[in-house]
Formats: sequence, C-alpha cells, structure tokens
Amino acid sequence: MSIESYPPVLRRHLGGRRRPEEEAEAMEEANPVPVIDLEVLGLKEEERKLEEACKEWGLFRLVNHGVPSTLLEELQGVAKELFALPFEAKEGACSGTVSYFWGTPALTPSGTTAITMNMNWLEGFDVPLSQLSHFNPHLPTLQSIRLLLIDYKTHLWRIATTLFEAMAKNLELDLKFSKPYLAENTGMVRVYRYPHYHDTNVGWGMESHTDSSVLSILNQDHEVSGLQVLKDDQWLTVKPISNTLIVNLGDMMQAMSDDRYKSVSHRVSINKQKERISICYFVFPGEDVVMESSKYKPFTYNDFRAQVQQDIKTLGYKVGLPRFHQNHDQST
Ligand SMILES: O=C(O)CCC(=O)C(=O)O
Ligand SMILES: [Fe+2]
Repeated sequence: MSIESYPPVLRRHLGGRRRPEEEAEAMEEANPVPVIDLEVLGLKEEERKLEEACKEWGLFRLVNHGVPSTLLEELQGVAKELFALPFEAKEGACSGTVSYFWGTPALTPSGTTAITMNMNWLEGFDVPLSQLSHFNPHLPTLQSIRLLLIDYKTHLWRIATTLFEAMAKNLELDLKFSKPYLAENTGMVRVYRYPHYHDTNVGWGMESHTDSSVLSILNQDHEVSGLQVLKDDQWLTVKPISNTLIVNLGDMMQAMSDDRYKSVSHRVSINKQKERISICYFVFPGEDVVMESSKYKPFTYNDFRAQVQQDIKTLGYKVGLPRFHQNHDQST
C-alpha cells in the first residue's frame, strides 16, 4: 500500500500524525491555565504574566473582565432555549446575515459535500456583529439573543482592544502600524451547541485546530466541560468556571508577533451526559490590511482566508500559517 494513493484527508491520519484519540488527556489541575486579571493589566507584574501566557500557552482565563455575570448567564440561557427549538424552526429562522449550520462536513474538490471523519458534532449560529442592526428575526429567542449581543459586543470590543494594546506593548509593536490589525467591524460571534452522546469515540465536537483570528474570547458553558488545549504535547481539559472568560490567540496574532506568541491548538470533546453551549467571539485584521512581519510574506486576512478555504476544499484540512512562511515552497 502506498500512502500517496490515499486522498489527502486520509493520508493526514495515516501518515505519522498522531491520532487525537491516542493522546493522553488530563484535567487542568496538574497544569493550571494562566489567569489574567483585566482590572490590573496596567501593572508591570500583570503585563509579565500576560507575556508568559501568550508565549507558553496562547490561551488564558480572564477574570475581572467587567462583563456583568448576569449578561453572561442570560446569553447562555437564551442560547439553550434557542437550540431546544425544532430543527426546522432554527433552519427557517435565518436569512441574509445570520446563518445556521451543523456538522460542518468537509467539501470534496468537486464541491459536493462528503461525510468524512471531519464531521463535527455541533450546531451553531454565525452572527456578524456589525450586521446586528440589519437583523430583525421573527423568532423571539433569536430576537432576545440579538438584544443581548448588542450589549455584549461593546464589552467584547473593550476587552479585545485592552488585551491587544497590552500585547502590542509587550511585543514593542508600533501601534501606528498595528492598530488596523484589529478591526471592530470584523467581529463575529458563533453560538454553539454540542450534543451529548454516550459513545465519545464517534468523533469530536470540534476537531483540533487553531483559530484564524487575532483573538478569540469564549463564554463557555459554566457546568459542562469540553474545551481542551494542547500544552507541551498534552491535551488539557479547560475547567468550566462561571464568570470567567477564556481568551485564545489566533494565527494573525502569531504572525504579527513573528512567532513569539502562539496560536494555540485546541479542540472540543463530546460530553457523555450533557450538551454544552459556548458563545465565541472572533476578531480579525481589517480585510485589506497588509500584515507585515519578519517570518511571513506580507499578506492580507483576505489572502489568508481564501487560502484556508482552498486547502479545506482540496486537501480536506487547513494548512494555515506555514503557507505564508518566507521560505514556503508554493509547490507543496
Ligand atoms: O466551543 C468552544 O469552546 C470552542 C470553539 C472553537 O474553538 C471555535 O469555534 O473555533
Ligand atoms: Fe477555535
């Protein structure tokens, strides 16, 4: 048998990459996720902690973030209600700006969908935050989410800019150039539900990946665990703790930091007993802003997204940043 005879998506699993199932998992107690306090981020000691978290983990837990705990809980509650609606109601509720998706099957090169091992056990709503005022759904639960998001998005942008400026300072980036690397109008929220299932070997809630964003901010279920982060070759389960947010760094942050900061690999496991809700925010560079760094060729986020989409279509997976490396051979 020659491995080259397999479609790329299958080679990836056979060709020496470790299968996620074979890797040990542990709770984060043994190696706790770093905690950053937003209220004292101006202090030297907290800046140092942030620097270490960005370098060593690419992920941290944010406390004293200023979002009322009632708002975080209401978002979780209304999302739960929304997903509890019949499938047809959810499918029929969206048009235009907000979309409903499930399973995210991979595309074959011909464009037809194929059920592959990349099937994610989830359903979700995609909400571009800049479009909230044009979105006027009939479904009362979707309308409630919309109203909560109008409030939440102000907090998200405040948190994202505060963290970004602290990171830019640590990295000694010139804010004059790097400010457009974080653009408010690119902000989007994905509201997910991961169904529970007794046999967790059927797959993943979401397979191992890095985010393409600059920063991602997660309001994860306060009770049901699922999010796992790769740290020193070990998968750690990130504990659900109420009134805290999880922040992870994406590919764009890794690029602008010249690889000093880490776009962290993470995934979501299926829970045996309970479904899990998460409300995730992603923010990106302005679409046509050229990212300059010493490790990568200059590229815009548009270039990056197009390449990711093409790789998913033809190879079945995201290659991501290595495609843009200064010495990357385009033929591979
Ligand atoms: O649901 C989560 O906790 C994580 C979701 C995620 O990683 C993503 O949407 O990129
Ligand atoms: Fe992610």
